[in-house]
Amino acid sequence: MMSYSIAGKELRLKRLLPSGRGVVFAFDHGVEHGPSDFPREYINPRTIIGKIIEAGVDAVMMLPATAFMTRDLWIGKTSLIVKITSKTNLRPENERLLQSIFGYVEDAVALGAEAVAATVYWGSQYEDAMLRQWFEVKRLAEKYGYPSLQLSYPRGPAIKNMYDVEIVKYGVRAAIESGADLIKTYYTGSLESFREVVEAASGIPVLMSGGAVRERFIDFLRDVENVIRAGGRGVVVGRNVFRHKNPGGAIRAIMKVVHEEIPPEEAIKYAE
Ligand SMILES: O=P(O)(O)OC[C@H]1O[C@](O)(COP(=O)(O)O)[C@@H](O)[C@@H]1O
Repeated sequence: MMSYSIAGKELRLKRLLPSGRGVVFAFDHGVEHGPSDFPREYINPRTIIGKIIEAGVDAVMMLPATAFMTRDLWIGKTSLIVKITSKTNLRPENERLLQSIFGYVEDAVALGAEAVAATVYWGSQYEDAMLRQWFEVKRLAEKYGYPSLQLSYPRGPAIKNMYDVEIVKYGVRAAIESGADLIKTYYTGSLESFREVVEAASGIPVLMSGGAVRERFIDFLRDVENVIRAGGRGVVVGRNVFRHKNPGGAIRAIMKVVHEEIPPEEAIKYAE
C-alpha cells in the first residue's frame, strides 16, 4: 500500500519553505514567557498578527486556540504552523524543563496547518517524558502527511552553555534521529559554528530560533545572514520582531535577507 502521506509532507514543506527557505513568525510566547513579553499594544494577538501577515511573512506559528481566534487574519494569506506543546513560567523552577500537551495533531489538521511543532529540551531531567510526547506527535503527523518541526532546545542540569556549538549539534543530531522534518534551534554565534550545526542536520532543514532581542536590529539581521550563508533555511522569530518599533518592517527586512540575500545594511531600510 503506497503511503500517500509522503506526498502531503512534501507539499506542506514546499509551502513552508517557498524559496527553499522560509521566515516564520513565532507567537507562542503568551504562554511560554507570559503576556509581559509583549509591548502593551500587542497584548491582543489580533493586533500583531494582522501587522505581520500584512508584511508578507511565509508562516505564523501559534498554539491551536490562538490560531483559531485569529483565523480570519491568516486564512488564505499565510501558512500556519501549530505548536502543540508549551509550558508556563508559573511552574516551580525545577519543573520548567518539561512542556505539556497544548493541543493535538488533529487540531493542526482541522485548522488546515502546514506543520505541527513540538519542543524537546534535550538534557532535561524530563527528557524521557518529552520524547514520549514527541513520538506520539510524530506518529500522528506521519499518518496525516504533516511535517513535524522540532524545537530542539538542549537545556538541563548537565548543560553549562546551551548555545555551545557541540551542545547545539548534539540536539540537532538527536532531532534528526528522532525523525524531525524541520528543526528550529539556537544560533551559535558565528557563521562557521552554525555551518557545523547545519552539517549535523545531514540535509534536514535547520531554522534559527530568533532568541533574545539583540542590542541593535542590524545585529539580528547579520545573524540571519550568517545562518543563511551557513546553509540554514531561515528563521523562526518572535521577540526580535514583536518588540521592534515597526514589526511589519522588521519582517520585511528579514524576508529580504532570507529570500533575496540582500545585505543587512540595505535590508534594514525596510524596517525604518
Ligand atoms: O528560548 P526561550 O527563551 O525559552 O524562548 C522560547 C521561545 O522562543 C521561540 O522558540 C522563538 O521565539 P524568539 O524569536 O522570541 O526566541 C518561541 O517559539 C518560544 O516561545
